[in-house]
Order: sequence, then C-alpha cells, then structure tokens
Amino acid sequence: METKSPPPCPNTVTVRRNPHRRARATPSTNAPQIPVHSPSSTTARGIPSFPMQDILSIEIPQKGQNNPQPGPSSSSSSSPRAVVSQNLKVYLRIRPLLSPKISGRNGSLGDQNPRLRAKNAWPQNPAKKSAARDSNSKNRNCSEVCVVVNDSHSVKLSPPSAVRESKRIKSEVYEGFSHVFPSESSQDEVYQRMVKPLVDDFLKGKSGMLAALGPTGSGKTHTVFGSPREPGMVPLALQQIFKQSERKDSASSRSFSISIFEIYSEGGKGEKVFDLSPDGTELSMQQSSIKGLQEVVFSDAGQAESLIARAMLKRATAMTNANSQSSRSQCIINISSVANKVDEVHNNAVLTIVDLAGAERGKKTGNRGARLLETNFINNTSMVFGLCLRSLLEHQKNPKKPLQKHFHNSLLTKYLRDYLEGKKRMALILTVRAGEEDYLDTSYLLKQASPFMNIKFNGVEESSTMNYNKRHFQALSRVEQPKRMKLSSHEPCVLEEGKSIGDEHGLPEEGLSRRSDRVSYFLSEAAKIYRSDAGENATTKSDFVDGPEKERNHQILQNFTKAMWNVLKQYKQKLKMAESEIQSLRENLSNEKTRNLVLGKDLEDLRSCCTCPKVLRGDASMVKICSASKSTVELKGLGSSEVDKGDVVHSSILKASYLSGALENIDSCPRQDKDVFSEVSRFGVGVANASENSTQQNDQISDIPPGNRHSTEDLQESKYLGSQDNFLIAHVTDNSKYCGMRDLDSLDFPTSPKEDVEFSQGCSTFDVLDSQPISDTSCKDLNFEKPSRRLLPASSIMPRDCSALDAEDGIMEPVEFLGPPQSREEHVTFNEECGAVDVPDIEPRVDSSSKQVKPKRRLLPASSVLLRDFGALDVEDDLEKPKGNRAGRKLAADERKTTEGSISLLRLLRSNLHL
Ligand SMILES: Nc1ncnc2c1ncn2[C@@H]1O[C@H](COP(=O)(O)OP(=O)(O)OP(=O)(O)O)[C@@H](O)[C@H]1O
Repeated sequence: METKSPPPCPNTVTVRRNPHRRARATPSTNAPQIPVHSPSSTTARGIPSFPMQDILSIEIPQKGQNNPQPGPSSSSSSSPRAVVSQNLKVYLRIRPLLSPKISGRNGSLGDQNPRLRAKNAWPQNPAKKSAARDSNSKNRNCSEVCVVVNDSHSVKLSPPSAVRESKRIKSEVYEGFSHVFPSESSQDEVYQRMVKPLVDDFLKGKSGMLAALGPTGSGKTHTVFGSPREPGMVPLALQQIFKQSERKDSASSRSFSISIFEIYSEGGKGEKVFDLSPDGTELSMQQSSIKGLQEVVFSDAGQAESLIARAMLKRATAMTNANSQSSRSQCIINISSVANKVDEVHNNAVLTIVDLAGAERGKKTGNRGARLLETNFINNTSMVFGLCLRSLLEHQKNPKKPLQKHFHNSLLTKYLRDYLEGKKRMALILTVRAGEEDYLDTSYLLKQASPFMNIKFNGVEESSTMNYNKRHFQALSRVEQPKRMKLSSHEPCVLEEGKSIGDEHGLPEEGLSRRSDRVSYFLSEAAKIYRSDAGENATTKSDFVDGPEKERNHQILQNFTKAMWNVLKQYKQKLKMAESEIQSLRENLSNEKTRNLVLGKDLEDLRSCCTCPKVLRGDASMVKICSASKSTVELKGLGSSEVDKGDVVHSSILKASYLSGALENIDSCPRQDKDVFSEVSRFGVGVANASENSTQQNDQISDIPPGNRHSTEDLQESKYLGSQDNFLIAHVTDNSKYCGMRDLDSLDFPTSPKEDVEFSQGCSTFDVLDSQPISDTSCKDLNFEKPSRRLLPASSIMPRDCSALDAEDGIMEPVEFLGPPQSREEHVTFNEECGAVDVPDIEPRVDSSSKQVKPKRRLLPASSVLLRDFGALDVEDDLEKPKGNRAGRKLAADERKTTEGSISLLRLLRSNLHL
C-alpha cells in the first residue's frame, strides 16, 4: 500500500447512492484513520484530512436499517429484534494486483505484470526509456488501480485515463457496503467480519446464505474455498463449527452434513445439476429442491475439508484468458445441522455458500465456440440473479409492484428462491479486481449490486424463527407420531393416561361410556400437548425470545389452555346430561314394557271371558250411522281376523263388496272371515258384488250355503259402478221384504280389521254383529251383547228413530261400496230418509293380510238427493243399460258414474219396492 496521497483528481465526482445525510456531531477522537487514497483529500501531505466519510458512515444509522459498522458485534444479530429490519449485507473485496511472483504463477494475468510487460517491451532509447519509466510509474499509480478504498464502507471507482478523457467519465464513489475488504485483507479477516456472524447464527439455528458475485478472475473461488495455504470461507467456517461444537460437553456434541453440487451448462445446452460429493451423479431439480442430493455427515472439520477438496476437483473449470482456472459452473455448498436428540433446537438450520461463475466478456476471456456458450449461460445466471434481487428491491420500495418471477429463469435462482425473495437472510460478497483493464467489469458490478444493500429483511427473522419453530414442531410431531399411534392402538395406555388426568381434575372414570373414555383421552392429549408445548417453548424461546415476549407467549398459551379446558368441561357436562337422559329413557322403556305385559294379560283375560260369537270377538269394527245432522255413531265391534295373534284388533262389520267372490272363496278365507260371512248371511240381504269376476261369482252362487243363498239368489241385477278397486253395486231382490239389515246379509265382509257403516238419518245405533237375525225393524240400539263391545260416545246421540232402517217396510237401502277394503276402517252410509248405505271401498279379498289398507270412503250426496225424489227417475231405462264396467280398471270413470249408478239403484229399488 502506498503511503503517499495521490495527486488530486480534478474530474472526480462523488456519486451518492444513499440519501444525503445531515451534518454530524463532532467526530470522536478515535475516529478511523483517513484512507490514504482518499481523493477528497486536498490537504497537505502528512496532515490527515477530516474523516468525513468515516464519521458519516458511523452516524448514518437510518431507521430500520442495521448499523453498517464493521466488526463481528455489529452483525452478530444476537438479538432478533436488531435483525428484524436488517438490510442485505453487501461486502466488497478487492483482489490485490498480482505481484511479479504471483503473476509468474498465473500466466493469464501476465499482461498485468509490469515486469512482464517490461520484458516484452521493445528496446528503447535510454533517455526515452527513463522518461517513459517515470511517466509509466506515474500513470501506473493512477491507471493501474481503478478502485480505491475510501473507507471501510465505500470505494472510489476511477475510470482509466484514456476512457476518462475520451468519454468524459468521472470517478464514482460507491458507499454503503457492510465492509470493504482492501486488497491486502487476509482470508481470516474476511472470515471474521463477514462469515463468522453467519456461522454464529447458523449454530444458533438460523439459516443463512452467502453468495459471491463478481467478474471472472476477481477472486470469488479464492474467497469461498481458498487454497491450502489460505483457506477460504468454507474451510474456516467448518473449523469454527467444530471448534465451537467441541467446546461443549459430549452430551450436546452435534454432527453436521455437507452437500455440495454444481449447476452447469455443458456447451451452453441447458442447465444440469451435478452432485460433487463422492459418488455423486447428475441430479434433477423439483420445484426448489434437488432430488437425490447426497448429504455427507461428517464429525470433524478435516473430513469435511477433504470432502470439499475432492468436490473442487470434480467441479467444472476451464482456462480462459482471464483466469487459468475459471469456474464454469455455479457451485453451492450446504452445511446442515443433523438432528440430535439432546440439541433438537438447532435442527434444520442450513448455512449455504454459493460460488457463482464469474461474469465474462468474450473479448477478455477469448472464449469461442462451446466455451462462449458457457459464457452466455454464466452471464445469464448472473443477470437473472441480479434481476431477482432488483425485483425484490423494487417490490420493497413499492409494495404495489409485484415481485417478478425472474427466479424461474435459472436453476440457481430457483434453488435460491427463498433468499432471492427476501424470505431468508443472505449476504453478498462482491469481488473485484482493481486493475485498469477491469474498470468496466468492476463498474458494471458495482452499479448493479450496490443498490442491493437497500434490500431489507423486514420480519425475516421473525418468520425465520416461526418457520424454524414450525419445522421444529413438525419434526417433533414426526418424532412423536409413532408414539401417538402406539397410544391410540393401545387403548389401555391411553385410558390410563386419561385416568391420571381425570384424577387430577376430578373426572369420572367409572361407569362412563366409550365417549367418556374418549373425553378422557382428549383431555390427556390436551394436557400432553400443553406440556410438550410448554416445554418446547421453554427451550425454543429461550434462545430467541427475551423476557417480555416470553411472558406474553406464556400468557397466550395459558389462556388457550384455559379456553380448551373450559370447552372440555362443557363437553363433559353435556355428556353427563345425555347419559342421564338415556337413563330415564331406559326406565321409561322398561315401564312401558311392564305395562304392555299387564295389558296383554288383561286382554287375554277378556278374551277368555268373551262369550260372543267368534266373529265379534276382538273385532274392532265400526258402524257409523249418520243422522240427518250428520252426527255419526260408531259402533265398534269386534271380531278380529288376527285374534290368534292377539296383537291387531281386527275390525269387521259390513262389507258389501265381493260377496260372490267371498263366497266363492269362502273356503279359503280365514276362519274368522268365514264366520263373518256366516253372520252376515243371516241378514239375508242381497247385495251387489263388485268384483271383476262377478259372472263367475254368480255362477258359483250355488256353492253358497243355503242359509246365505237366498240373498244372492234374489239378485236381479248387479250393476257395476266401479272398477275392481272402487265400485258401486246395487242388488235388488224380488223380495221386497228384504230390507234394512237383512240386506246386509249379502254384503261381503271385509277382511280388513275395521269397518264402518254409516247410516243416514233415522238410524239408531245398531250392532250388526248380533248372532241373531234382525227381525225387529226398530233399529234402536242394535246392541249385541258381547263383553268386548264398545260403543262410541256418538252412539248415545244417535236418533232413536231409525225409520230409514225400517225392515218392516222393506226399505232396501242402497248399498254403495265405495272402495276396496284396503282400509281397516270401512263405512257403510245410510243416507238420510231412505237410508242409503254408504259402504267404503271394499276390495274383494280372501286373505286379509295380503293387501295394503287403503281407505276410500265416498258419500254420494247426489244419491241422497235423488233418493228424496226418485219417483221422477226413469228406472226402466236404466235397467236396460249395461251391467257395469267389468273391466273394472277405470277408476276415475267409475267414480264419475257413481251418481248414475245410484240413480239406477234407486230405480231398481223403486221397482222392487213398488214405489
Ligand atoms: N485475495 C486474493 N489473494 C491472492 N490471490 C487471489 C486473491 N483473489 C484471487 N486470487 C487469485 O486469483 C486467481 C483467480 O481467482 P479465482 O479463481 O478465485 O477467481 P474467480 O472469481 O473465481 O474466477 P472465475 O469466476 O473465473 O472462477 C486465483 O489464482 C487466485 O488464487
């Protein structure tokens, strides 16, 4: 280093990259020495100039910006709060101009060696020679060095005189560097200031990255890897890592792994990733991670260094005019901490060091062909790298400006995406050569990279810590996974655990259902989580969080746990309530069962006491007799086709449907139905049959027992007014004396359990199910004696006048069957005055259990109206009409014909009754 100040350069212009600062306070007495090369120094030789630059840099701490004071302490970032708004650290290292000795070693730089130049110089006139020597020595001082260190944070870049004069380019000052390492800086000094803080952080569990940028031959590889005599940052870092690790007791001794790979474009044909570790092969990249990358675990620095040395031998290099051993690839080294049970808190931190291939200019390197294509790849990667950082900077300046996705454009930037997007902390080391001929490269690099020092890592530390904690938690979860599975698969263990918690909190443990066990399990899990979280936080936060924050986190966790506990308590309360509800329901059920048994017994007793005919026993038939006032009386009767089963009360009364069908099939009917038929037959009433097979039925009338036969033999006409399922049939007998209840003889008894017969006005209650034939025309309370019979209240209000059922008068009530006996309730309606009997739809059915019940009850008001004045009807005409819809399928049509049928029926009645 020269001790003389250079002559003042009149054209010097200071370019400020950072905003101007205010005047500073009085400089401290121990201010750093003014750099001897300071161009701003206009003072006389020997008098140091005012250390303005240094003072400015000392007092420039901006809000939210880390103090760029040199020294390990400034960047140690021991306090995470100081790191939160840290700026990107950009260091600058100036490669020394090669001494003759060194230049001899490096032939490619021979042109820089004055001695070699002198050697190759043409023989000159001694006078001229001495003049030239003087001139050269003067110019060399100025032109040989284009970069001059202003202070530890700034440099002055001076263009070569030729360029300065021709292009009027002025000197520029680049400031704001975290530290400028002058050419005489040793590797160790660089390490101490630049890398040691990163390694310290790494050992504390924080990831970090250092990338070396610079033109080819500027000393990146030298800085990163060094040489055996001058080990670089990687070997020094490894040494520190193991030194620090060895200092700790054996219990906490940690192991580390190294992965080293390169991204290379062979002949510029496309990027490839090669694993540089022993036995490493070509790799592929997925997203931002490299698949199959070997991580070599090592236990001492020596192993690691030998691994690095072997990797360097594998790395792609080539000789160029600028560098005899120029790197042709981007090399990435990852040093990772390996999981250790004792020291889990430091897991997952990665220290990444990147040695980029130096930007090249073809003119300078002399590369051609494939080598030139490599140059393109190298320059492209450098450019993309710079674009990513520039985009990040612009995004930070103006958040509205989206972060560009430049990282997609190269594998290196893809891999380093998190760093290039400001998600992880990184540092840059710019290497430059100070030679005159390096001015353009140096200028380009400084212009490109100096703004990067304004990149901030706001909140990165926090997020880093969070990510770290998250990863740590995930790692713990992964570790704990088998344990939990084991617990869940071995329920006794879980319950035991829950038991202890239950004991602790007074939880019930006995007599609880499986749900309660689960609650206990959840409680125990919650307690476990709480305990593990509390422990984890205790260990994790102790490293990163100071008192108040720790206290706050503790509060949060405590509150969360309280809330969770409350929820669990509520759940327990609900569970208890549900259990008591279940208990009461169970009690109710048992009560009901007992009651049911008693009732069943009573029923049995009643049945055994019952003396009425079987048909009546247990039946729940109903007869509804409508009065003029529409009051209905229901007679419940009796007889159950399912008596034997004892569970369904089968009702049966009058079923004026499928008499024929029933008769024909009477033998196949259930016993009780047969009884019904026989009972009904005593009424001796001819009734219509609505079944489709009426012809057949009529043919088989002869099969009817004599006691019943008269009712069907007297059939003069059977008119089908309904379909198979819904019909109205009128039967008229010659015997005008058949009337009222006698007519019911011909009704088909439904097998449905419950049937109603409604009588119109004038009918009293009558119990159809008397075993005796009804001879009394008075329908007053047709009360058939039977123990199980129940009269509905309506019966009491029934009119006593049952003129409509005057059997003496032989008034045959039209009987309407309005539907199949689907229903267990059927109605026979006797219309007012003339007592039209409206019987609900009855379907011919032999087996009562085979069909669904479908009540269809139809009252035909039109019929009753007509009945009042049926003298006006032309009965004869209707007698000529067809006998009904035998097809019986057109339900709707049949229903429409009901009125018609009624009319016909009335006509028939009229003719029969000689009205
Ligand atoms: N600070 C330094 N002190 C002594 N020698 C150095 C220094 N920096 C670089 N050199 C030497 O300069 C030569 C080129 O350096 P190096 O290979 O590290 O450059 P580079 O930037 O990696 O170039 P490339 O990008 O082409 O790989 C090497 O021989 C190296 O030993």
